[in-house]
Amino acid sequence: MSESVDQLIHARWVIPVSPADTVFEHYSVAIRAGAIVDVLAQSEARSRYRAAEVVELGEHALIPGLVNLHAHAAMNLMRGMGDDLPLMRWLQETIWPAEGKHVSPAFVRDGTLLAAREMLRGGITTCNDMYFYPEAAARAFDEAGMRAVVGIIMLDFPTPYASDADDYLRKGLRTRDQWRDAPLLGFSVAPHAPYTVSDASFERVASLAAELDLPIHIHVHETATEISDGLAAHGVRPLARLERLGLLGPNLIAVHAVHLDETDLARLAHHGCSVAHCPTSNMKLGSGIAPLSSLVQRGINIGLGTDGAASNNRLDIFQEMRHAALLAKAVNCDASVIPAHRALHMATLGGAQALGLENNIGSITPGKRADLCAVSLSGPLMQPCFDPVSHLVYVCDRDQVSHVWVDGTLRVKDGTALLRISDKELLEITTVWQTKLVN
Ligand SMILES: CSC[C@H]1O[C@@H](n2cnc3c(O)ncnc32)[C@H](O)[C@@H]1O
Ligand SMILES: [Zn+2]
Repeated sequence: MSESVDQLIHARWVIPVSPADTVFEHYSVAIRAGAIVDVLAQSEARSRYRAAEVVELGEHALIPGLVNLHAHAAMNLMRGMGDDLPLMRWLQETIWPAEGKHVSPAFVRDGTLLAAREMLRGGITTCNDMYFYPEAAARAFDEAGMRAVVGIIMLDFPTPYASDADDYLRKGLRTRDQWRDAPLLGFSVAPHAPYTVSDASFERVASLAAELDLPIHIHVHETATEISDGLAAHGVRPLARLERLGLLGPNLIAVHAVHLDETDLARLAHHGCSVAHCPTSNMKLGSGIAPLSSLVQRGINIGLGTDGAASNNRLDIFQEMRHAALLAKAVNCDASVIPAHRALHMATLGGAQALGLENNIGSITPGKRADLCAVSLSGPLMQPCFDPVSHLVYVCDRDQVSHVWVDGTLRVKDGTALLRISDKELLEITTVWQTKLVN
């Protein structure tokens, strides 16, 4: 007697990520009610399960959906603005003035939809986001059917979105209440950075995150200037200041973490913090290169992030995997650091763990939600294929993504994103924003 499931996916390779280094060949994944119920050999799957829908993928690798551990999705509408400037000039001369003038709930909704389309099409199923008007971002992720952790943003200066730290938190918490029952949406507390948030506000962030059991999502130790300015203003390095204020813990996602000395590494490791490594943004803004192999050696959990489209300028986790692995080898003069399977782990389970979602997503494991990404490894550019994990990191481009499932629902099919909004409509909307942004 066969058992009924909703979907049965057959692929040449299934790469579960956990257990580490496992590659199953000619395998299948069975899905019921949005969850993975079985991972087994194709021959067994075909006799054991009767599926409402069968997806025959052939020469594909099926991997967990990718996790973008740091993004500002709405900034897709600013792609290409402020190129070739270092962080503080980029923020102060181009980005913050443009945000002050143009960012609104409509901007955030439209930009986030554009980003969600880009991310889903590139195999990203979860986005850890931080931006103004989180209610508009939540609405857009929900509309796109993408999993997201939306930041309850907070700064200690007024913007058109909020007047002060209290106002940021009040508005963010109201949004969280409104989306309490949305299965794909979660929230974090997102203080922008040590140079924009006061000690008193950081203490509020720490107690709120502890009370509500939320991740803390923060830019930290991004540039050398941030450290020297932080030392001058507070007498200690920014991470030491955050430790003193009670922010360091397993729920802290330290975004960038480029400039780290031995004391910083020890602090991150001691408190079980995670790092969102954003190699492309760090290169483009000339911030530096994070000490990835030192982080790995200390057992610090690492995920990968794109940052926003104005400092990358793609939301492409395949690119981040490749940059993470290659840069680490180059700076260490050691080809053995960050092998391909480690980069894939960072792009999936590492990101999930940082968000506290490791029991739900990040690997192809029975019981987890069916967030999956199928990548075609057929065609001459992929030949020969001795090791699919090597190809995923060193050869593949996001264009090879053919199918993407979020929570068991197909969101990309044969390379086409299945959003409620069409590409034509998205293009019309973005053209209007482009005209506004140049004026
Ligand atoms: C308050 S929403 C987020 C805020 O952060 C700005 N931003 C984007 N990328 C970076 C970065 O790499 N470091 C610091 N700040 C960044 C974004 O423009 C928004 O103002
Ligand atoms: Zn950022």
